[in-house]
Amino acid sequence: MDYPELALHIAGRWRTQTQGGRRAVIDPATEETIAHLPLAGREELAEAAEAARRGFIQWRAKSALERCNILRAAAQKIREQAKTIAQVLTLEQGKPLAESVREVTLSADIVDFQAEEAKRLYGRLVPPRVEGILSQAVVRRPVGPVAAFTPWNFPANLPARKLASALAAGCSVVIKPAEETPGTCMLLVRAFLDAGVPPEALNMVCGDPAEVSSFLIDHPAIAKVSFTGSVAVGKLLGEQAARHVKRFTGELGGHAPVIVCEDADFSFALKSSIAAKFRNAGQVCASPIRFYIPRSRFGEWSEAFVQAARALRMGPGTDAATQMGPLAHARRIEDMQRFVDDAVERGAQLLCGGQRAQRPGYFFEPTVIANAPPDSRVMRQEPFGPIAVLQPYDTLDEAIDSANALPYGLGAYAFTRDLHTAHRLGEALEAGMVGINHFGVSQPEMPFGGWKESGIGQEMGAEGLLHYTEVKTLTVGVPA
Ligand SMILES: NC(=O)c1ccc[n+]([C@@H]2O[C@H](COP(=O)([O-])OP(=O)(O)OC[C@H]3O[C@@H](n4cnc5c(N)ncnc54)[C@H](O)[C@@H]3O)[C@@H](O)[C@H]2O)c1
Ligand SMILES: O=S(=O)(O)c1ccc(CO)cc1
Repeated sequence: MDYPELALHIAGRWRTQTQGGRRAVIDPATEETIAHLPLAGREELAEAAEAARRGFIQWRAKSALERCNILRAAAQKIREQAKTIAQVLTLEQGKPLAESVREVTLSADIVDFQAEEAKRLYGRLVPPRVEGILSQAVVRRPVGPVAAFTPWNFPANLPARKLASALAAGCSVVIKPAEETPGTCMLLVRAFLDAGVPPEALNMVCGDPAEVSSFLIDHPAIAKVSFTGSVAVGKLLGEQAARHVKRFTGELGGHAPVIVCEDADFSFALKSSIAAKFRNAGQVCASPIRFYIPRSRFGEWSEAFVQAARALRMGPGTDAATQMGPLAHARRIEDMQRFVDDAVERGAQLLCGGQRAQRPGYFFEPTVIANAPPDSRVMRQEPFGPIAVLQPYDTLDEAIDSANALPYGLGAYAFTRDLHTAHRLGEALEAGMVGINHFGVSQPEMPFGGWKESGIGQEMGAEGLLHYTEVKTLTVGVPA
């Protein structure tokens, strides 16, 4: 499989030679270097931000229909190249190739949806309260150049969410993908540019994440910051944006509970749970983490869950038989081990896995922990990896309280066959996305965002576009 020569897109030019040096991009399935990524220096970051200022003026001047047509052409290009882009994604990130192909085609769908929404960015006319007013309108206008920061777990989907909404609204962008997975984003950026987005309106930079984000957020050309990543970093970037009163969207971490009710179809719930838990090796912000199981059926559930976890085929994403790939980088392995050791030291039972796999690559065994005390790290922080925690409960009220106990609220799930219980849980679970009897809460047409510390704002759906706009009250009086 081929991996492309990496370049940054700054002020209308692709650049392979940059002032910030370069870093290796590693295949997480083999630990081998597959490419070198040029890194931007401060002057190049300034060039990108200034270009975004000029690009914004050109791009916002286009009609909504023109923007829609260009973005739909970009979506088509992404779809046509889906296999190639997916291969790059799997090489740099590790997930199974079939998952990468799905991610890339879904990214094209996200771009299509936001492109169409550009034509529906309606305002409204409000009857004036005084005489002599011809029109009193509420309209939405693009917020301005956006600095967008995306992580490595969905190298196509997450840049697509930000690029699609920002560009559809008429904003220009400087995007910084994760340095671990820059190739996929580079191919997406190329598709947008080839489709007709003005070259200065779309910039891609990489570098030291903290230095790049700090520089861009402080730069006067940047009007809005959009970040996906950890709660801790989200708080830092949000604070920095707030100091300039710049707009901020944060898609941060979660710690999703799953309540399996006494009346649930256990075999369906279990099969869906295993697929959702270990997809992308658990590196999904809305991934299920805490499974609350009725005490009377805890043994049965634990046994079947462990059996299914042990049966998962781990391997490189390029192998068609692989069900779970490696973690994205070496630090994740160390972090998984800390989560497991801490839980066991505090009295939890390790039912399976719990260690790095004995093979090259950043593989960590599918891990199941039971009865983790509430103060264990795995019950308080997002493991962001292939670790499931099984907890017994006695009453549904108790399960709901436990599910809502953390300061996060991204995804939450439940399984029941009773319609009343489904509605009750749908209301009671405190999360931006609640899935009853299914885990598919991330869809191009639906808003995706967190409650509590899990984030601020939403991406995708009609709401996604609105976060890239400002509201203007526009009153036109009768000329004197
Ligand atoms: N919400 C998500 O989709 C998501 C994705 C990836 C990681 N994470 C969270 O991050 C945690 C750790 O991941 P990691 O080991 O890669 O750690 P990390 O904090 O170094 O990196 C996480 C992501 O944030 C970016 N980042 C880090 N510091 C930044 C800064 N100051 N400015 C801009 N971007 C910055 C990184 O480039 C990376 O893409 C995970 O446990 C998980 O909770 C969340
Ligand atoms: O693959 S998706 O289900 O659409 C998905 C879910 C969550 C995230 C954010 O981590 C990205 C994509």
